[in-house]
Amino acid sequence: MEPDNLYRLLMAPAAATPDQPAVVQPDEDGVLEEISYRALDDRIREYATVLDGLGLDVGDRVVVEADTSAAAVAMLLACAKLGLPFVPVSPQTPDSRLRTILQSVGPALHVRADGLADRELAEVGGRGRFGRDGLVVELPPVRGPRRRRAVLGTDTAYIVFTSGSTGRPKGVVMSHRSIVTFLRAMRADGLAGPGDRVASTSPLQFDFALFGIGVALSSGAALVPVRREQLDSPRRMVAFLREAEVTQVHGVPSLWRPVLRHDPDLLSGLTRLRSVVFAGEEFPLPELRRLQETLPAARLVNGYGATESMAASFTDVPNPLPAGQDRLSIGHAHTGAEMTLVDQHGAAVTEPGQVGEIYLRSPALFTGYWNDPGATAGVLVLDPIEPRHGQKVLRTGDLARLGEQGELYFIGRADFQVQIRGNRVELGEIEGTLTRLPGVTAAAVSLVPRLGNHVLMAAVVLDDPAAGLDQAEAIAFCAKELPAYMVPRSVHALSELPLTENGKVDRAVLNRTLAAPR
Ligand SMILES: Nc1ncnc2c1ncn2[C@@H]1O[C@H](COS(=O)(=O)NC(=O)C[C@H](N)c2cccc(Br)c2)[C@@H](O)[C@H]1O
Repeated sequence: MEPDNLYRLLMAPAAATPDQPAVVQPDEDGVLEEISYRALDDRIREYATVLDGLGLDVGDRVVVEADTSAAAVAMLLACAKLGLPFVPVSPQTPDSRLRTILQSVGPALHVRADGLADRELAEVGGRGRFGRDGLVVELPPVRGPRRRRAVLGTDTAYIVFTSGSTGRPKGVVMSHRSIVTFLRAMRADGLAGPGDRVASTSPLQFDFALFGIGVALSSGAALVPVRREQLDSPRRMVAFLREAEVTQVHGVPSLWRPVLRHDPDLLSGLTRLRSVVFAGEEFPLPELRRLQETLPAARLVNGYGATESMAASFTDVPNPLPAGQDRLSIGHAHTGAEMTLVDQHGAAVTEPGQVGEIYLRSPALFTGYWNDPGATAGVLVLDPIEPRHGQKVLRTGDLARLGEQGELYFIGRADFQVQIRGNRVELGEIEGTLTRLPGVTAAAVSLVPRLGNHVLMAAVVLDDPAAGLDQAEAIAFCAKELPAYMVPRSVHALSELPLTENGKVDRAVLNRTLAAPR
């Protein structure tokens, strides 16, 4: 029995269905081409031969700078085959952040996809370029002693750096065994299957992109990478999804905002689209309802989870979404995992309606944060309910409410819980209320420091920007729906919410925008 390995799992279809498409993408002339599992495996072996010749040791890191593409997938899996942990970064990553990652991870090699603009970077390890004509090593890595030959399931498959929303970025270390166990659970849950064409829209440094690669290839489906420039215009995005005959789209909620606001009817042209998987943050309900209306035949799946376990649960959105429902269910954990709620006294939450922090029990948890045992100890903790087993569970930092059948409803980040005049305030609850205001399509609330105090300030995105926002009416609406201490001091209409590189609301930029004098 061979040890778990991401390369072996994802290239299993190359043996069974070698001529099936593994990746569908435009060629250099923009014409859609299908790269078969056999062709992809050949590319992987070609890259692996060059990597092997460099004398790298199992565990030596390779930073892979690329957008998602057949070549990038081949590079990731060539590294996985040789037991070289890959560290995916996007070409859009600013030099400063890339420098931080390179300093932290000390890669043996930094390889960049062909065609990327040069960067001003100090030499850190070897350097190479890869693409259609193979892997070209521009600066060979320093050769160290080759201690190890066997790649074990517990060896590191990849290290993904979080956006470091709270302080400096942390490297999430994921083993082959964890990611393989997780992807086998996805296959058991039938998220995708042979014949599916799975569109991936997230940057490669976001594990949502690795999720798309893993789910597509471990299911014998085809991966359809969607380039950033195709996402900027609703028309281009829909035209591409249609031409590539995509059956499943993966993306953060903000992916859908432009087409829902400017051209929702375009979506009716996606006759092959059977499912949409969204993850990363809450999907504003008015937009989710509109997506449901425009894609009536599609299964909408709310994917919840953190990079530290890749994901935790996949829950179908009820169709239609009940009018009164103001929170989306994140259901139950995926096959082989379990989410439990723990209250602030460390006791299990068993009463429906009660809120607790989500703890995840799973065989697919991450190994730890790269070179940061302190941060690791804060999230891989003894099961608070029964610590005597010594089993480590993931403390997610997320709060959820227990439903009647044990399903969970996401409430928010525990560190987004703010205290206002001694009351616990859920920013997400205020945002949910604001999205119920007619004409509002999305909302984000911040606690902004003001004159030595803190005030609640809200930003909303309007359906029709020209309609303008009646601030007094918005505040009055909140005053009717919320306790006084949760009513925002001001509500500002923005043309769009600031987003992070991964497409989530950028809370730091939002704070600065709202705090700036009007
Ligand atoms: N569906 C939700 N509703 C609400 N809040 C969500 C949801 N999904 C996340 N989050 C939040 O994002 C945090 C985590 O951020 S993360 O580490 O960058 N990972 C991610 O965002 C993506 C995550 N790895 C992932 C990747 C692939 C598939 C799936 Br399915 C999920 C969670 O702890 C939550 O706070």
